[in-house]
Amino acid sequence: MSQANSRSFTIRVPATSANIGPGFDVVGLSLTLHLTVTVTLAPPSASDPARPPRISYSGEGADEVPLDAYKNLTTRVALYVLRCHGISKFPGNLTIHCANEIPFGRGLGSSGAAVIAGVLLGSELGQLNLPVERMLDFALMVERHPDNVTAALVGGFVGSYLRELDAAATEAASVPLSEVLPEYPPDAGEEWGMDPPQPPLGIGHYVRFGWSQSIKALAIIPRFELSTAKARSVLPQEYSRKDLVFNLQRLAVLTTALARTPPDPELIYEAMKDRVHQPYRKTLIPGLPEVTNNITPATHPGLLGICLSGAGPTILALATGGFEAIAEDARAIFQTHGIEVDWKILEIAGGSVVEPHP
Ligand SMILES: Nc1ncnc2c1ncn2[C@@H]1O[C@H](COP(=O)(O)OP(=O)(O)OP(=O)(O)O)[C@@H](O)[C@H]1O
Ligand SMILES: N[C@@H](CCO)C(=O)O
Repeated sequence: MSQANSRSFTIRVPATSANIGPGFDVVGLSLTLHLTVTVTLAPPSASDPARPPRISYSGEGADEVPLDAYKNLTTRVALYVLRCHGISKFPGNLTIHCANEIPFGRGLGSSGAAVIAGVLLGSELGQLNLPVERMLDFALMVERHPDNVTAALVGGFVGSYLRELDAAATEAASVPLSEVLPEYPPDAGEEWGMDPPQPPLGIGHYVRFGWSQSIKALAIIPRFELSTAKARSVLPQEYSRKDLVFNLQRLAVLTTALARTPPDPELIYEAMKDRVHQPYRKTLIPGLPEVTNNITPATHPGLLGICLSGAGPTILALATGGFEAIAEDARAIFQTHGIEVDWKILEIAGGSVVEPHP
């Protein structure tokens, strides 16, 4: 990489809501909250050519996010992308500021956004010009369900699947995260011993569904964090045919129903029900079944459907109006469980962008 000139650019990645009820690990929706990463790359200084990147952070998560480039998710992912292209270190004199609107651990795709920002950062720093499909491969080596990262990268209402890999590619894609993203720099004067695990080609595939412009997303955000790992640990390994068919039927209807104008509340409310993840997660999110069962299109005109956003605890209500009544009634239910919430009306966002500064 040429480091002769200074350059700076901004990466903007949207929040995402995964699952939308029945589409567990399949569908994602990009939303208008953003992680914005401003990057400045100056020529290495003569006095300290190897200085580590300087990271600063504002907004959501600022009090808990690591600012060490070998611990921060975004910079670790960027370094992984660089190492896979024969660049073993961050460039010297790299300064990064993250301004984040996406709350951590709430089911709004904060980690997916951090991973996509990292892939874009690596691609830009290495001037790699990676195509979208290859960027997705890198993201899927880190976050192994495609719903959030795909929607964050390409934007919109998106469905995705992971290609079935042959034995060698399965092994390449199944290495532990610690090997993909080591948390420490190599010792002084040394390089990392082993080549980083390269992502197999074409792991993820996606399609963008239509979306009726009349539909907005209301995010009702409880004031506590729930890690995706914990919310996945309560899910069973096996499901009954009845429950799988229940979800498949609804997902097939939902992906088209949300594209129709005017949207049909009766069809959508039922199509956003789920039996694969929400019933098991209610133990971690007190009030979840009451909110999804008691707030309906009949009681709340304007509501289309209501579900857990991603792994939770945020509730996603899709609606054409009546947002305040939906949010305040959800708030009242959560309050009976001692949980406070915030709420936001969001639009569907475009995909991630990298903007060079003039
Ligand atoms: N901008 C960021 N920079 C660095 N690390 C981040 C950033 N955003 C999220 N993370 C890391 O990801 C963790 C949250 O990830 P997790 O998968 O548990 O929840 P989520 O992505 O917010 O929710 P979901 O996957 O259900 O939508 C944070 O605790 C933090 O470690
Ligand atoms: N599909 C994922 C999204 C959270 O990242 C889940 O529900 O666990």
